[in-house]
Amino acid sequence: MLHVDHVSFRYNNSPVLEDINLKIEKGEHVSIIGESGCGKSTLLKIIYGLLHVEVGALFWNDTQILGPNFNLVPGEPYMKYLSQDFDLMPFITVEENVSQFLSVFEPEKLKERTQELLEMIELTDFAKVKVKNLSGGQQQRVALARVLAQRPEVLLLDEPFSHIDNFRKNGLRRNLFGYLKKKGVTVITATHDHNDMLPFADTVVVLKNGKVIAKDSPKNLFEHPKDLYIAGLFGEANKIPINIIKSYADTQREIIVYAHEFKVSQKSGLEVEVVRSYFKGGYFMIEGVYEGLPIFFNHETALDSHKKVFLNVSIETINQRLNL
Ligand SMILES: Nc1ncnc2c1ncn2[C@@H]1O[C@H](COP(=O)(O)OP(=O)(O)OP(=O)(O)O)[C@@H](O)[C@H]1O
Repeated sequence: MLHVDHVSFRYNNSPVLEDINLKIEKGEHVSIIGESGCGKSTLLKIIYGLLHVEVGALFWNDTQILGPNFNLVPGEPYMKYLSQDFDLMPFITVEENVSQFLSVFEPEKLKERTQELLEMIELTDFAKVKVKNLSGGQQQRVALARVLAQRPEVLLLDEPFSHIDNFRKNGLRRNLFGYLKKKGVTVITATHDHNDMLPFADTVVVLKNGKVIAKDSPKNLFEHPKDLYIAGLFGEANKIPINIIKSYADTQREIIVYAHEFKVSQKSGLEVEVVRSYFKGGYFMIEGVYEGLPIFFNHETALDSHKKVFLNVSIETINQRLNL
């Protein structure tokens, strides 16, 4: 188990992380999610032992992770950290980069394993190409294979798909996270893309201004977002007093409603005026307004500006949000 035990951290004078306390089981896949600058990369660097921690401590099983003031070479041998800069050897080929850490005493195994990793990153056709001649996204895929070749017990991934186009991203996510689960690798991924996390993570840790504000399964977090910050990590969301959606409700409480949870009716419901429609591919996101309150909802077609429509939210959704 990895234990981040009440860690606080500051660069110079500015506090970045405050009292982070996390327990991560062996083989667990944890996503650290939050807006840019909330401290995700800093937390990964601390776990890897790249930054010196003065407040709190970190442990892998019962061994303390001591950090740069105690280790000559930064980083722990059982962990690998894939940072935003890829740490590749530009003048050698893709397969040489990937196989560099494999044993040369078992040439058959080396070949097989290199092939397996190249297949996973879908770069077998580029095996003999020098890394310096690859695109940024291709280099990021090689960097992934290179850390995996080192068979880490704990893998720290900082925005692992940031340079990779959408066309490849989905397949690569499935390949990589499926592979890591099968091998029982403990994975901690920093991301702000919910697609990296919703289908794959066991646990999601939400950071805001350097503090953990939620820790839960992706499903629970999605279904019971306790504020707009958390809901906003998953998509467009609204915070709305219940009694404007259900006039009989005798509470002023506000609930989070995702844009996709509104149903449009021509007859009854919350009357909103359409401001603008945004094409989103398979649907339109409509910006509407109710007594000065902006409301975002989805609809199959664009709606004319100034048109009046009625919005409804199912009682199941309301109950789900009330039972936080
Ligand atoms: N070496 C540094 N020296 C001083 N401040 C730093 C340093 N590195 C990061 N920071 C600051 O610490 C805060 C957290 O940065 P960090 O890179 O951990 O955030 P992040 O959540 O990973 O952001 P992003 O999603 O944009 O990568 C930011 O305010 C950043 O400006």
